[in-house]
Amino acid sequence: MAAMLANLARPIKIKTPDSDFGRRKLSPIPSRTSIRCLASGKSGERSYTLTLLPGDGIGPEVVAVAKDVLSLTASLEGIKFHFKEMPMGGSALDAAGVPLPDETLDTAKGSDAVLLGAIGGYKWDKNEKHLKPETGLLQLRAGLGVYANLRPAVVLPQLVHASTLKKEVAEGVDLMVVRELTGGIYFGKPRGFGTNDNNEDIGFNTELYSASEIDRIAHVAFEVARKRNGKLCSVDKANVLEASMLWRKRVTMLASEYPDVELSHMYVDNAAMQLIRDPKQFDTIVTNNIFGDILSDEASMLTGSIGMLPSASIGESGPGLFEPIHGSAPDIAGQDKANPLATVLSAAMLLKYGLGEESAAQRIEAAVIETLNRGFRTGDIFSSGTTLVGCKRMGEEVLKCVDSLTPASVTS
Ligand SMILES: NC(=O)c1ccc[n+]([C@@H]2O[C@H](COP(=O)([O-])OP(=O)(O)OC[C@H]3O[C@@H](n4cnc5c(N)ncnc54)[C@H](O)[C@@H]3O)[C@@H](O)[C@H]2O)c1
Ligand SMILES: CC(C)[C@H](C(=O)O)[C@@H](O)C(=O)O
Ligand SMILES: [Mg+2]
Repeated sequence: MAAMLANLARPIKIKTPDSDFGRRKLSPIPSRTSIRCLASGKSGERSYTLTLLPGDGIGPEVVAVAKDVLSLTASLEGIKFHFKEMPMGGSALDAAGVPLPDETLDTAKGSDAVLLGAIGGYKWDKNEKHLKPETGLLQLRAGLGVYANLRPAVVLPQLVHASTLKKEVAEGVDLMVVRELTGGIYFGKPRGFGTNDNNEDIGFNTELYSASEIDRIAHVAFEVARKRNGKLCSVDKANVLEASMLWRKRVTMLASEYPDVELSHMYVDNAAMQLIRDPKQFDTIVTNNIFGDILSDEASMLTGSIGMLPSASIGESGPGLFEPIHGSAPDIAGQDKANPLATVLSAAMLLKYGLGEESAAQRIEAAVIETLNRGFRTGDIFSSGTTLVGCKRMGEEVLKCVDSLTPASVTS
C-alpha cells in the first residue's frame, strides 16, 4: 500500500472534443503499478490473468460487454489477457451449493485483477445467511483483503439532463466516496438471531471498528483527498455510536500528518441531506462500510444513474476487485436493458489501478465519453434528443469508439 500511495495517479487527459475528464481529474486514485511489479515480478511483461465473475441478473450481460471492450482494447494496446470466468453468487449456489466456491476464491487470488458483475436475486432472497449470494460477495472482499472501496461520482456534462436534480445543482459534481469495505456492521460479532427476555425474536449485528482498521482507511482517504482538491469530509454518527466516536477520534488524530488536507466531519444523516442540497461542497468523503454503501447509491443518482458508477476495491497487496456499484437488477435482467457503462468504467479502473495500464484505461474512458457524445443512451440515462439503445448495442457502440480512437487522440 505504501508504494501504491507513493505513486499517485496523474489526472487523465483525453483529447476528445467534448471531454473534460482531463480538467476534472476523474480518477485521482493511487496507481498500483509499482506494488504490482514488486509483488509479481511482472515488470515489462504485458500479459495478465483476469478473473471474471459475471454473477447473477444483469451481471452476465454487463460483464460480457466489458469483456469485449477489454479484449479489443488489449489487442490495440499490445496487452494479452487470459480470462478465467468463475461462478459466484446465486449462480454458484445453483451449480456448487455455495455462494463463493473455493476454486473461485483461489482463482481470484491467483489472478492479476478481478472484475465482478453483480450477485443476488429473488430466487435466493430467503436463503439462510451463509447460503445467500451476498454472503459470497462479503467472503470475496474479505478473502482478497480489499478494505478500501473507491467510488467516484462524476456528473458528466453529457448526462446533466439525466440527473433528477436541477442542472445548477448537479452540474460539475465530482466527488469520491472512500468506503471502508471489510469491517463494521457487515462483519462485526456478535451477530445473529435469538430471543429476548420476553421470548420475542430478535436479530442483532455489531458495528465494530478497531483503531488500526480506521487508521488504514483514513490514510487512503487522506492520500486520495491530497491528490484531489485537498478536502476530506469524514462521515460518521459520532453523536450516538461508540464505533463512530472512535472513528472520529482516530481520523482527527491522523489529520496532523496531512496538513495540506482540510478535514471536516459530518453526521451521516446530515451528509445524506447535504448530498442532495449542495453536492458540490464535497470532494472526498471517507466513511464506514454501511454508510458508504448507502451514500454511494445516493451519490450515483447525482450522475444520472446507478448504471454509471464504477468502483475499485484495493488492499495491501494482491489483486484488486473491480465492480459496478449497482446490483443484479432483477427487474430488468434478461431484457437487454441494463446500462453496461458502470462495468466498462470499472474495467478502465482495473486497467489503471489494478494493472497500471494507463493508456488502455484512457482509451476506454475516452470511448465511453465519445459514445455518449454520439448520443447513445440506455433507458436509465435516456433524455429527449438522444438515441435509446439496449445493453448489447451500447456495448457495440463503445467498441466502435474504442476502435476508432488513435493513439494521438488518447494521451496521458
Ligand atoms: N455488488 C453487488 O453485486 C450488488 C450490489 C447491490 C445489490 N445487489 C443485489 O442485487 C439484487 C437487487 O438489489 P436492488 O434492486 O436493491 O439494487 P440494484 O442496484 O440491483 O437495482 C436498483 C435499481 O437500479 C436499477 N439498475 C441497477 N443497475 C442498473 C444498470 N446497470 N442499468 C440500468 N438500471 C440499473 C435496477 O433496475 C433497479 O430498478 C439484490 O439481491 C441485492 O442484494 C448486489
Ligand atoms: C450486495 C451487498 C452485499 C453490497 C454491499 O452492501 O456492499 C452492495 O450493496 C454493494 O454496494 O456492493
Ligand atoms: Mg450497495
